[in-house]
Amino acid sequence: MNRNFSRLFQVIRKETKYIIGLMSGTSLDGLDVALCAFTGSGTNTKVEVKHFITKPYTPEFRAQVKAVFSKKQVDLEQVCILNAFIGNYHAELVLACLQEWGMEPQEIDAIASHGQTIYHAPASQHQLPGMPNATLQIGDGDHLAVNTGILTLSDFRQKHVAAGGEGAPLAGYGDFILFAEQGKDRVLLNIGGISNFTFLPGSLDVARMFSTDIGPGNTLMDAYVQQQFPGKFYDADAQIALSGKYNQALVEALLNQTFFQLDFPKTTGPELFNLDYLKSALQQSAQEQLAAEDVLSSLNRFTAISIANAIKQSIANGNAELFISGGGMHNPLLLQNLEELLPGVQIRTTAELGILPDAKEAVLFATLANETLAGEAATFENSNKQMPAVQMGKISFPF
Ligand SMILES: Nc1ncnc2c1ncn2[C@@H]1O[C@H](COP(=O)(O)OP(=O)(O)OP(=O)(O)O)[C@@H](O)[C@H]1O
Ligand SMILES: CC(=O)N[C@H]1[C@@H]2OC[C@@H](O2)[C@@H](O)[C@@H]1O[C@H](C)C(=O)O
Repeated sequence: MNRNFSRLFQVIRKETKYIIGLMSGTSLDGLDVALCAFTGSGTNTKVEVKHFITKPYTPEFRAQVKAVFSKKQVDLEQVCILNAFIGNYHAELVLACLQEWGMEPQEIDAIASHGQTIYHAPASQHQLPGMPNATLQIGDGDHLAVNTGILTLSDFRQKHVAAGGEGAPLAGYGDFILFAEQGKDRVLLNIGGISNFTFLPGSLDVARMFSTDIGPGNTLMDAYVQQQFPGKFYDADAQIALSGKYNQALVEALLNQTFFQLDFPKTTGPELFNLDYLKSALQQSAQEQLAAEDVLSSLNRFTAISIANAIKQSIANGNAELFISGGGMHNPLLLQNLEELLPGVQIRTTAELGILPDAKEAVLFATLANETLAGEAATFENSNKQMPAVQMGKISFPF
């Protein structure tokens, strides 16, 4: 048997698999790298996060990605080059992590790479008759495999689209495998660039579970800070928003969007929630002269309301437990707003379920790779259309 396949079969048979999950989200803050040790698969999965780090991106790299990120018109040559460049760059970052952890590439069984989303176009958004849901992640897996010498699974979202989904959120698969618990309804809320949540019924009935985007998480706040406060990347500890106050008319205009009326599950991205979106809400509410601090405070309030409305809908009839993750949980004003808008709901983090909240999405992709290598799609056989029972990730061999 050739050495690529013999390595693949060796990895498949290993009782404990060491998989590095890589996530680069819509915030473009850096590459999340989680080294996970897996045993079992499906609902028998056990995972231990051995190491986790976010490797921050350089401002130059961010600027390069931003040039093609969620834009309808781009320089195609730049996209082509970035596809290879990001694969190589992520490989370099993985090798740097291994060195910091005192490990060799041979000790790692697989890399699970999300890549970089540069455009997300569900049919509900592009509305082109006869055209499918579509999403595009770049940072090719072959570059990661060849440059690290590690078997790599990548490009997880295409299979989901091919099987009838929107390519996102994929969190539901990992949330069900890692966090579902008999007798306890749970909501797993992630506040990244875009916010999303998974509802896990205590009945463990996969037909009743779902995973959906909510709307903006940090994306609008980040974009506004970067535009108005050059040199700042985000509103660290909500210092700017806390020095202003929210404007009700602007908040209402921001909430006036048909995406919020669509049923769950649904997906979105910065293609909709961007600075043009804010500009038209400012015009609609006649608040173009509002101070930047008040605009940011309004964005914070609007983000919290859209999240709270979605959570309230899903826990309306019960005592679901709420666990949060993602960078937005570090924004104290966002948390304060959420607490006020969700009275009686205890807000806990996934740390209480054994997974560091900042690592959760990287662990998710490692979990998806573990399923493809060791599991059975059968876990999700009776799930709804947005959670097709497929094994995701394309396999790239190092040689
Ligand atoms: N101390 C803090 N104060 C305020 N905001 C913070 C803080 N720390 C992180 N954030 C926010 O979290 C963001 C990063 O979040 P995260 O890494 O979860 O996003 P992501 O993975 O890119 O998103 P997505 O889930 O959409 O792919 C930052 O851009 C910032 O807005
Ligand atoms: C197309 C895409 O990259 N979507 C991301 C994005 O970031 C958050 C939200 O929008 C979610 O739908 C998804 O990522 C997470 C990891 C997911 O698929 O569950």
